[in-house]
Amino acid sequence: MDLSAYLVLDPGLCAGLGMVETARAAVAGGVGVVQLLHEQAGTAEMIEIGRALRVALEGTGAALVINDVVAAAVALRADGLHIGQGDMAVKKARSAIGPEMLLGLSVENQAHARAVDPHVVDYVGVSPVFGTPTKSDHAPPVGIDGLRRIVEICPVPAVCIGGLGPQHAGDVIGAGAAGLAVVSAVCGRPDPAAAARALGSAIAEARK
Ligand SMILES: Cc1ncc(COP(=O)(O)OP(=O)(O)O)c(N)n1
Ligand SMILES: Cc1ncsc1CCOP(=O)(O)O
Ligand SMILES: [Mg+2]
Repeated sequence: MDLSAYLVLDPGLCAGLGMVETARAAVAGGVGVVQLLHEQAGTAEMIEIGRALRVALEGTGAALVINDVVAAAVALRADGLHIGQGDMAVKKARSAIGPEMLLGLSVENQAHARAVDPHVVDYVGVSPVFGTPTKSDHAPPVGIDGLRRIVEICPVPAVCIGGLGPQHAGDVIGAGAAGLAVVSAVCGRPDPAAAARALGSAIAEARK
């Protein structure tokens, strides 16, 4: 899974174009992972939207990750499941999804990072780097220095999320992150493909 540019879909912000078309455009613009996040959807709706996303992503090489809803991730045979600290125990999630599906875990501080078991968790989402109106119940922002310290501790690759856009690529890649996860930098933008391309170019520049 290429974590460099990681799109988290938000149904509200994607209302204009829709989540599937936003994902299609973002992947055309270079996004490597699409996470389906839909707080209001039950399992059946997650599966329905997930199926449409699967079709849209087919043949692109982009990965489909399901947020929180383990039964939907299993039913879809998704590439990954992402859970947070308050969602479910990581070992329980791992036994539900089996050994192949990738498991992402949100980490919000150094203690969370220290507790990551690399035999169970494949990547972490350091959350949030900056405050963001996109997620109302987020933990205190860790900032770039906090991100650096968390990345140093984490035994698995770290993407980071929260208030991020192309303008932050230099700082977060410099802090050791494997990639940037974004919602509003792509969702709801007039041209999500161009927004994704701008993110990818900034990441490539940051890695030079
Ligand atoms: C890549 C990535 N990182 C962090 C999160 C946040 O997950 P969580 O803390 O469980 O909050 P919800 O997104 O489920 O509301 C994420 N979704 N993706
Ligand atoms: C899902 C999520 N988890 C932590 S912050 C966040 C939202 C990030 O949204 P944005 O990229 O618009 O700041
Ligand atoms: Mg969650």
